[in-house]
Amino acid sequence: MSDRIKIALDGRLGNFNLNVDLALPMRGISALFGPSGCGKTSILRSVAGLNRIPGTIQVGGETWQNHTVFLPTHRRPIGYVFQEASLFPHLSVRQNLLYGAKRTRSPGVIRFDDVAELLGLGRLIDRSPANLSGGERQRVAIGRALLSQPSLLLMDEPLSALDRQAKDEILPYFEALHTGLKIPILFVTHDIAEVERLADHLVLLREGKAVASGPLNEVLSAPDSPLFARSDFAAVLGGRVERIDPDGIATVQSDNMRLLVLGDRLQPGEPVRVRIAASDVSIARSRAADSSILNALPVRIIRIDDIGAHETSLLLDPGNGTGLFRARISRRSAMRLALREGEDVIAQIKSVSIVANR
Ligand SMILES: Nc1ncnc2c1ncn2[C@@H]1O[C@H](COP(=O)(O)OP(=O)(O)OP(=O)(O)O)[C@@H](O)[C@H]1O
Repeated sequence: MSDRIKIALDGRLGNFNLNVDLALPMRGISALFGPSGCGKTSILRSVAGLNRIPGTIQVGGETWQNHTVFLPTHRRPIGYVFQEASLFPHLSVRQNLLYGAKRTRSPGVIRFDDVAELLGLGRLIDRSPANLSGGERQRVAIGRALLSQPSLLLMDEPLSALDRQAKDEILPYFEALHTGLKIPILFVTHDIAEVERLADHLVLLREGKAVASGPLNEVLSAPDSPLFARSDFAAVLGGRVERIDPDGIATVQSDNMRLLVLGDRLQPGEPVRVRIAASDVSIARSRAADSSILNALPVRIIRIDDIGAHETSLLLDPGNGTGLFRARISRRSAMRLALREGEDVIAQIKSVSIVANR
């Protein structure tokens, strides 16, 4: 059985041309990211069988669409979660969840109690949707989608209708879904913070085409990534907490570097995801003996890109070509230090944050 989701589409929707050939993993969260109108929703709707664009769609070795086959939506084992949860107002949370379970003919691998626990629904189970917050309603909608026993969960901007606080509340449940369930998720978003926190695999879309597709940091920090010019650009690396010192500083081992972070709420051995914002990284020719900066790492400059007239982005390699991150410095600083590609320098990282525990 194939361990891939293949989405190869080439055709038009009105005046819009969609032309993608994606191979996505059958596990974890794959984010479809790009500006409004680039085709994110059109891809999701095609996977659901709601758009009919010529091409091939295969999920885990099963063909949902090719030149002879086109499974109707009700025969595709998907769960679909939209921006706004559309729950049945006259049914309780439990009945809404069970509605998802009733609609499936496949044997239940995903159990009601597990879903309720994973999404923290126990306390809400007898309530009416009218008495739930936006984030709670969205959790119920996800639970309902899961109980239909999908092989693939499609989520179209499921967080965008929530305010900051509701988003912060619901994000840990998404992380729990990620670790607690084996179902792959296709996740549409135009919020880079959601990508940093949730995505394992990232597809960058522009005008109906995929400009990059791959593991999260490989795409974020690819030398030709179009993202580096963003003022909020950050690298996101997987790591593991090695130890926590009595003063609260944790050592995180990531790829080939050790990073020091504030370790509140971390446990030794725990997997984490760390974020290094390019604007928090500065460059020195030698290690400063009298600096407050905890993370000063030897790196090689592998690429220098100008951003506008006054700033420069440096792509930095801390070792053997993995765990790349960037520094964003002024053009004046780059000139003063006479920085060149291929040179070894010290990267001073003012702050490293933990974006997710996994
Ligand atoms: N059924 C359709 N008929 C004609 N044009 C369509 C159809 N569906 C989508 N489009 C057009 O295709 C383009 C891509 O739309 P899509 O909704 O996939 O973008 P998106 O990346 O999801 O955008 P957003 O982030 O704003 O939701 C848009 O220009 C849209 O108007």
